[in-house]
Amino acid sequence: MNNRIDSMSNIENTNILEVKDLEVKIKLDEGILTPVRGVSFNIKEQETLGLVGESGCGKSLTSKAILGINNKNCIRSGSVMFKMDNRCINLLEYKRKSKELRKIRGKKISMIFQEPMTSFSPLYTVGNQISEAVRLHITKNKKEAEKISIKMMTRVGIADASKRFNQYPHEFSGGMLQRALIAMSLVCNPKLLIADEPTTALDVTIQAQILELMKELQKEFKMSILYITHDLGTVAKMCDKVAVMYLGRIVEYASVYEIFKNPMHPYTRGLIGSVHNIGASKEKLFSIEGTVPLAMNLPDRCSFYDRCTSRDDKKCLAKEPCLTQVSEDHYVACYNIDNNKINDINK
Ligand SMILES: Nc1ncnc2c1ncn2[C@@H]1O[C@H](COP(=O)(O)OP(=O)(O)OP(=O)(O)O)[C@@H](O)[C@H]1O
Repeated sequence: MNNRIDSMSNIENTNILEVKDLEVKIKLDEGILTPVRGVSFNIKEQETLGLVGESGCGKSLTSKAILGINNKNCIRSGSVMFKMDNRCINLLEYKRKSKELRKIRGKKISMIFQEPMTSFSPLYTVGNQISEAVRLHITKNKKEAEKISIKMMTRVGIADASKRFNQYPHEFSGGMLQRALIAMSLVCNPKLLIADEPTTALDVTIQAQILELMKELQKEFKMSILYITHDLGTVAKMCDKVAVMYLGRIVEYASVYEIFKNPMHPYTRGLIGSVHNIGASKEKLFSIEGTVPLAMNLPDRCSFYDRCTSRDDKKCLAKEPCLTQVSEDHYVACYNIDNNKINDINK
């Protein structure tokens, strides 16, 4: 059986992406690192899912694994079902450099990275790099590709786009270059945009404008977004659902409303606390003690144990908790969630 192309029945009707048990292993001289350990989530059409967590918890490797753009030493397993053209394919079944994946990248699924300066080559004009995607996926005609690119550059708010088309990346400001990067990602009208910390390198006012622009374009192009960030503040603005990631696993998964109203995992509560408490305490800013450990030779116990303020030695040291459903759209991987809180939600 060809398990690359499956019938639509393998993916829920409104989902555009279904990631199941995604694992990424990296062979190092010291041993095998498993920075992504059985991640599962779905994204519906036109929905935005936020993938949130501190630096090093595996967000970028998860998104790169979806598109097959990890380093060569990363071994991926699990499944990534993507719906396109009335069929459903498992992206993990294709080789990284396969013709099929190249057709999907940039055309059906696009990605924006946090640092626009490293996404553009300094050697070519910005316009040349935007229209390259058009020439690859839409038309071979250079003039027509230029016209489509300039239209998109204008749409993302780049004034005097025909002139800007012939300029080099160093002639753009950070915010303008991020707009150009958005133009490059959306010029082929993808169905899914993976935005990895798209505004981290920008100052706060420009950040707000770029996020607003992404939301407008999402509506216009009827696109879904996987929004990767460590910043819960922007999640509230951008996302419909949130998956909180810790040490390569999703520890809480819920609607954005639920995450902020009823955060259940101590890690999620810590992340929210570190946003909400800014300015509230006169003594010191709230932070979660410690850092994300390395995902190598992990003992079978709760991976958040060492940093958790509500740990229970008997339960938490025995086994790593699974993601468990606590209400219709809320899943948590923790033994110590407050049962009263669950009853409240389920009422
Ligand atoms: N090619 C690699 N070789 C070795 N370790 C790697 C490699 N790529 C990532 N890692 C490690 O895997 C872990 C997860 O990395 P990843 O980049 O996915 O984290 P992240 O959550 O996206 O963090 P950030 O927000 O800082 O990008 C980190 O500990 C990182 O150092």
